[in-house]
Amino acid sequence: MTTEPLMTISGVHKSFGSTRILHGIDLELPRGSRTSIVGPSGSGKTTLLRIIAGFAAATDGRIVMNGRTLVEGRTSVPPHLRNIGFVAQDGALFPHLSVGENIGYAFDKRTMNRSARERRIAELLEKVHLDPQLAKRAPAELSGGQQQRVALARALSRNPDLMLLDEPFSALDAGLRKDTRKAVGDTLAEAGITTLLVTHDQAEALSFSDQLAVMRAGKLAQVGEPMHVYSRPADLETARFLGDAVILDASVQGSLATCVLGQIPVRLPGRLDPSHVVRRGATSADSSTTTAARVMPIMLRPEQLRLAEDGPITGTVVETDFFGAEVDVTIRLDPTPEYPSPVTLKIRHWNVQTALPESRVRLRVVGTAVAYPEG
Ligand SMILES: Nc1ncnc2c1ncn2[C@@H]1O[C@H](COP(=O)(O)OP(=O)(O)OP(=O)(O)O)[C@@H](O)[C@H]1O
Repeated sequence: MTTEPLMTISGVHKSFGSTRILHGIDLELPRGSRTSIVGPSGSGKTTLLRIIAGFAAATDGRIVMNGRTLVEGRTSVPPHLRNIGFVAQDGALFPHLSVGENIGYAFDKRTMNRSARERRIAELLEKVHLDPQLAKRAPAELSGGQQQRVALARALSRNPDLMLLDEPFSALDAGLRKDTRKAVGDTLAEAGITTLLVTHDQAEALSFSDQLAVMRAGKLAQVGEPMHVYSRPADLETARFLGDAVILDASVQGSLATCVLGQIPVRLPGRLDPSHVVRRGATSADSSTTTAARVMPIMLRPEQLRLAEDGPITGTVVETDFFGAEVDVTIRLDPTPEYPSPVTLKIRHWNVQTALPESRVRLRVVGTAVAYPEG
């Protein structure tokens, strides 16, 4: 594996009329990696994917794949000459063709005879973990998850350098969605194909990828390893978007925050550049946070607050929200002389019995918080 990325996207802008939709997107797709772009509806994810595929033109910017320039300003290589696969939200199979005909749609009949085509279709069906017998069926005779795998097999039939997935699991119900996502991810990993997934589902993005890009209002708010972006979001909006966040005001001096939960080690947010985030390390507190004490928000994930019999923080359970394996527990902290105003926060626990409403509980903080000097 070379260190040269498969694709480099630099300064991509897109406007529709006078409305600017993408504002200078920079992103590298490492060879063989899986990247997810996650962001709220309307943030510009699909627009970027369509520009990469060649279905839409950029207003400005550059996209290079394998050393070849695909987009340079408004000039672009047509989609069929890019060697990029695309799986859409609904699979977009041709309803009047059989599964096999869908998969073999792009085969060159001059160079592949019928039996070679049938062999290749069977091979592709096996690759996406489907029974080759399904080749004769009509798409409508398959489940939604099976149809998405056929769409993937069709996209794989051209041996693409890059696979684009545009919310391909969003029409599936929860269980099928998870299984299909895993099957698709495994297939692409086995084939070693660089993949870019667009989704508005945070959990899906975190679990699918090894590089996560958070898009907001046409800009990338942060790019990095999913675990880093989740635990060290670049700003409070990204923190809230990626999952539940406990945000408290704290007095921060150096790498220590003092707040209603006591003293907690803190570090600075991750930045846009992923290599920078990784190099900074997960544990070291940043001496640059501040030397004089300053009040600023700090962020913890709910799972960093644990019920513990000998925990130093005391409170009363106000509400529990049961989700099966997990329970969200809302706790009102006991006022102290330093923090006389009532503070209520939500933690995540696994045992509903030990956190019934009105129970007295003790808490402890695990790990490091992120401090936001800019607020
Ligand atoms: N052809 C078009 N003409 C004008 N505006 C468009 C066009 N296509 C998209 N837009 C606008 O661009 C913005 C970004 O749309 P886009 O589909 O890229 O967002 P998204 O993040 O993929 O959203 P979703 O998750 O809902 O699919 C939206 O405000 C949309 O209305």
